[in-house]
Amino acid sequence: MEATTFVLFGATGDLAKRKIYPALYNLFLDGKLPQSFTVFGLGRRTLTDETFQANVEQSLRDFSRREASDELLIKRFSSAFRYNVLDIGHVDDYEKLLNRIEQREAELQAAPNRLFYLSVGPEFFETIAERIQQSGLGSADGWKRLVIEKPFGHDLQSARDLNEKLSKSFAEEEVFRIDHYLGKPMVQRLEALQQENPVIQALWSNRYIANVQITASETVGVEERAGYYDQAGAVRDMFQNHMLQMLMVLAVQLPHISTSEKVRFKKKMVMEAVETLQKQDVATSVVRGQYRAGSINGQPVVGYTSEPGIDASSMNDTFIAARLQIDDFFWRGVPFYIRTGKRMKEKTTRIVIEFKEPLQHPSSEHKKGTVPNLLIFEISPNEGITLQINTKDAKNKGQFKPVQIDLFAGQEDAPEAYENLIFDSLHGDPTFFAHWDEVELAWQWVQPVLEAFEENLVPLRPYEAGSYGPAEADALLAADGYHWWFDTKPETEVETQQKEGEQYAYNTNH
Ligand SMILES: NC(=O)C1=CN([C@@H]2O[C@H](COP(=O)(O)OP(=O)(O)OC[C@H]3O[C@@H](n4cnc5c(N)ncnc54)[C@H](OP(=O)(O)O)[C@@H]3O)[C@@H](O)[C@H]2O)C=CC1
Ligand SMILES: O=C1O[C@H](COP(=O)(O)O)[C@@H](O)[C@H](O)[C@H]1O
Repeated sequence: MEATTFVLFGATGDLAKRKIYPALYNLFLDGKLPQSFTVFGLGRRTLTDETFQANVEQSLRDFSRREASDELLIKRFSSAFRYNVLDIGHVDDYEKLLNRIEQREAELQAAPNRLFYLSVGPEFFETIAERIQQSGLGSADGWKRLVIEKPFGHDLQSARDLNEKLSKSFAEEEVFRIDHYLGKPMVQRLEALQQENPVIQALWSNRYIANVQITASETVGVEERAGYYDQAGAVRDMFQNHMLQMLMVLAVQLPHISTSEKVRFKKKMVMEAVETLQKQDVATSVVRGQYRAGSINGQPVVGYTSEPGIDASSMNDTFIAARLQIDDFFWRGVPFYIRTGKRMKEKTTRIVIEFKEPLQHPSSEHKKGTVPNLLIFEISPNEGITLQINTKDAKNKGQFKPVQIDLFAGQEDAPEAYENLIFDSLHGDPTFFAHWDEVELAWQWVQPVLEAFEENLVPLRPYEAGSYGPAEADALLAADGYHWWFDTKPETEVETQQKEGEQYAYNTNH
């Protein structure tokens, strides 16, 4: 792999400590870092290289998914780290940084390939990109890349403005917009699954699929991020990026051999085909919710407006559910239901594909007990792929019952999203980063929703903490004759299966 200088803005921050250093360490353990590799950590705090290295080492002990007890290995890893004081607003600091980087590259006789990772607040993105260019940091002979964290804009216009400014210093192919859901192994697997398996490919359209349900539910509340979250809400925090990215990845139709350009082009086509909503119609397809007091895992929790830092009159959304339609040859007529929220009953990211029931006939008594075939992708925190089909019940002649077959049970020691994404950015592979076209189209879809929320055209529905969200989110599906799987599954079926000790007890096991 080519020599790389990894320049990390926000090196003293939370994301660096919890995700970036552990990810780099795991890549190092797997031999996936370049031979010639230096990290320049940046922040306003004054730290020596040694103190910085000690902080990095501590973050591995605290947050690495692998045991970080081999002191020799840890030291070898941290010896690649240097620290530079840099205030984002100070032009001189960039020049000093450039000197130091050039010295180090000369010492290692390394090509000046520089990856700039912006792990700082979005208000700094433009300034940093501009200063990188002005200072000469970005005009060496090697390649340069800009890895940028979310949020990418606050609405359609601010996202366009930001992109225009970044594009003055970095070309689109040099910009790697992180959406950590695209780094999750199961999301990455989704693409390959469809591309490499004719059975799945054959089923992947409105001919066989009745509806698709994408859920990302969290048990945590606003945590310590009131300032950010109360301005963002679930719609900006999760829906515009992670949820719409999962929709694109799931619905994309890829030829057998696909380049990264092809994947991103086809994802763009999906997003272009998603039917847009008019502001006044948003309420018919979107449910907005906010959690009230309740209990999570048996512990009482306060409602959103009683959380520290949140105004008692806040109308912010902590839950959103929506029905989307993709108007193209493959998906016309298949509703995609998406929901995400905080303080829900379980922490899970899951996609359920419900198949049509062409053989079902209301009068066929012997079909009693059948339920739709389902294909279930558990994305995180557990991983798995399960197929639900109907079989005959040996004990009850004439009755059918559903069984679930585990097609894939997750991989032990699977890399974390940040490992996958940092590895790809070091290689210059943009497949699992959000292209500007996708980001812009996602904001375009979301914009009328933001406006409808702002103007209170969509009622704010309360839901109890520890529930699956407001009842109106169930009504969204019920209106089409469906229900959410795995929270409204008929109790009796589950109970019966559990009694028989069969593997059907999906909710309990996953
Ligand atoms: N934390 C997380 O889990 C996630 C974070 N993100 C995104 O990642 C980014 C960073 O988040 P996070 O690490 O949580 O933020 P923190 O507030 O923990 O860290 C901010 C970092 O920015 C640096 N910084 C702030 N102001 C300046 C300045 N004027 N000049 C130089 N450096 C400055 C701080 O260093 P110092 O104080 O030393 O100057 C610190 O290292 C944000 O865009 C966030 O949205 C995205 C997903 C998850
Ligand atoms: O980007 C974000 O994602 C997390 C949820 O990520 P996950 O990998 O744990 O599913 C969410 O808590 C946070 O609010 C949001 O900013």
